[in-house]
Amino acid sequence: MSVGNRIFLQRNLPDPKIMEQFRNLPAANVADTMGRSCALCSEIHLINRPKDSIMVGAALTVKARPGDNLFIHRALDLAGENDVVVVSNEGDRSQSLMGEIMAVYAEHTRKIRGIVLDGPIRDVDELSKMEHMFLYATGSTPGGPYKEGPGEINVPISVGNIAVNPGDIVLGDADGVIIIPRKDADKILETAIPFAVADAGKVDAARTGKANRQWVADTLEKKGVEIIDDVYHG
Ligand SMILES: O=C([O-])CC(=O)C(=O)O
Repeated sequence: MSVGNRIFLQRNLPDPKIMEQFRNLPAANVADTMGRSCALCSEIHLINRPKDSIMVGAALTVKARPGDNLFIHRALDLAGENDVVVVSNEGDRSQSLMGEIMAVYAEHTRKIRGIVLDGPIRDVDELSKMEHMFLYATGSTPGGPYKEGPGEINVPISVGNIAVNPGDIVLGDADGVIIIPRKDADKILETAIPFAVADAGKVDAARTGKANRQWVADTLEKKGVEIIDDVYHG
């Protein structure tokens, strides 16, 4: 077996019924129920404004050689409408990993739900107009990718400081992307649904003047913060 240079065609996939239920949950709400430690770094941001507001799919992982997209090209041939292709690129920002040809193929021929790149893209003007597929990337550069490999598909990777396993649930919206471990997804859902309802209630209270702010004073007091009713004398 060629570790570092191999493609697994199979993944353990999440339960479609569980995936479906994440479709109405903002990523921020779910992240708050996961210890707030499941979100990819903020550099990886949404490039376009798809018609849907929430992306949910099963991770098809790609471990790309930095600045090289040979294995990403292959991943696009393997992914489908319930998949999000998630690409690790070891932090390289020098070469774009994808442009209009690949993105149009992914969106229109393969109907892939989303692509999350730990690196830049090119043809950003066109890609930002895509309506169906979600595209996350770190920025843009005209410099194109190499096509040499090596690389891996459907192995555990690290993207934006977060571990991603093939078949994990990838949840994204305008805020960014979180990774929901496949095996914990049902438990996370149980907590996230009532959390989202409570959060919506807090927004409503904030709008209608009914917000309860007592917790701020209570927390500051608990932390021993000195409250001084005077100006700062420098
Ligand atoms: O060179 C590549 O493989 C990427 C590219 O520019 C495109 O997809 O348009």
